[in-house]
Amino acid sequence: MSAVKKVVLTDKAPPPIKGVYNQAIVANGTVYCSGQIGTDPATGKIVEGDVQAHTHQIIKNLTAVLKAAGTSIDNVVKVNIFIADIKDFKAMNEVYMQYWGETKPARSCVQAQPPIAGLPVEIECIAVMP
Ligand SMILES: CC(=[NH2+])C(=O)[O-]
Repeated sequence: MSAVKKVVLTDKAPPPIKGVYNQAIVANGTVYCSGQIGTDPATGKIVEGDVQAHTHQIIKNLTAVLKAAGTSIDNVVKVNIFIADIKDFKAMNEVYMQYWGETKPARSCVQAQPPIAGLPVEIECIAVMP
């Protein structure tokens, strides 16, 4: 157990798949959130629907992890997005834009298949403490 790294774990977000990572790690006042996929923690199932349904669920999951870490979506400074099909870029952005105010985080978005076949998107982020 590291004194520098604090593990974040909440049942308000999906548990880490196969226990091979943590939902987030806090180190030196920065919160490093693992990539979230569109799993609903209430059911343990991946949400049905398109990239927009997944994006909503993912940002809800990240919001829960950030809250458990002691911060919030307003304090996100960087977002990385992995989108299976770049044709979904516009639809994903329509949902994404609903969650941040005027000062949007820095962001990267690349086309890449998330680790479970058929998943349209995975999103990770980095936040600071308030
Ligand atoms: C889903 C995820 N964050 C992973 O690393 O497999």
